[in-house]
Amino acid sequence: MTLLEINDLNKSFEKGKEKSHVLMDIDLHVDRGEFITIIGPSGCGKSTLLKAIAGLDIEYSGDIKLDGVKVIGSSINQGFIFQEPRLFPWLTVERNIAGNLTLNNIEIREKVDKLIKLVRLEGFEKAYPKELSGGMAQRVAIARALLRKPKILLLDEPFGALDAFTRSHMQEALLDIWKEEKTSMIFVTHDIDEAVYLGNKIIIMSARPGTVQKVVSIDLPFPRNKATKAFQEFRHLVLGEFEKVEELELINGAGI
Ligand SMILES: Nc1ncnc2c1ncn2[C@@H]1O[C@H](COP(=O)(O)OP(=O)(O)OP(=O)(O)O)[C@@H](O)[C@H]1O
Repeated sequence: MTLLEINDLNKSFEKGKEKSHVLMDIDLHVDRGEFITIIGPSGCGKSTLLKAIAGLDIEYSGDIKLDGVKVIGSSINQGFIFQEPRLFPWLTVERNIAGNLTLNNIEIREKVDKLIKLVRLEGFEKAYPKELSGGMAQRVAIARALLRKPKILLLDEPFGALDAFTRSHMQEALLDIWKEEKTSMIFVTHDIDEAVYLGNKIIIMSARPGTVQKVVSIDLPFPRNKATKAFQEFRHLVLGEFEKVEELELINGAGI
């Protein structure tokens, strides 16, 4: 069943008399519970697309509907995770997750405790952001977004700043969360391995203006193993599509 429907999305930025066409004729359908990954060259409009879905930017032509309702601004239906966790440094882990909701409310307390368990931060409830590693801080941000029970979680290169080891753990943790919460996900990455490891479907974008070049369904069961032949075959398929995308040189060395 369709959760997100994007029809004929076009987006331009204007700077003085100059107009740059950033997204062109984007059509995208996401089913409930899907895990979509988006890859594409730097500057092809991945973040712009994600912000439009989040309702953080509504200056575009075309239509975005979430659960049948036109997106006209940001709401609790769309959770957003940035590359950096954006926590409040003066609040503890549990208070960062609760945000403007009070932990004195038993229901909120229970939900926060459950999420702390889910993102494996038990014992760190009272810790402050400066006491956390990058991966832990990003897990706090994910828990904070999940508390609002979003219909879709939008993740803009959330593990881009993490070392390879932490990144791999975070991928596992996110898949556990997806399995448990069944939240639909749209995950932007530069890394083909990450896109194939996490996604049911990979959206490959090309640049100038940003368009959907190809949608590849990854028909591999979870948990996936990056060392298997089947995984490597999908990786090569996606890489092959990438080679058709202009400006391949821009993404060389960025995780491929
Ligand atoms: N607020 C803005 N004003 C003007 N131009 C913008 C603005 N935001 C983005 N752009 C331009 O739109 C294009 C797409 O940017 P966007 O950040 O969406 O790309 P991206 O694919 O996410 O890039 P990256 O992979 O490097 O993060 C770029 O050329 C960028 O310079």
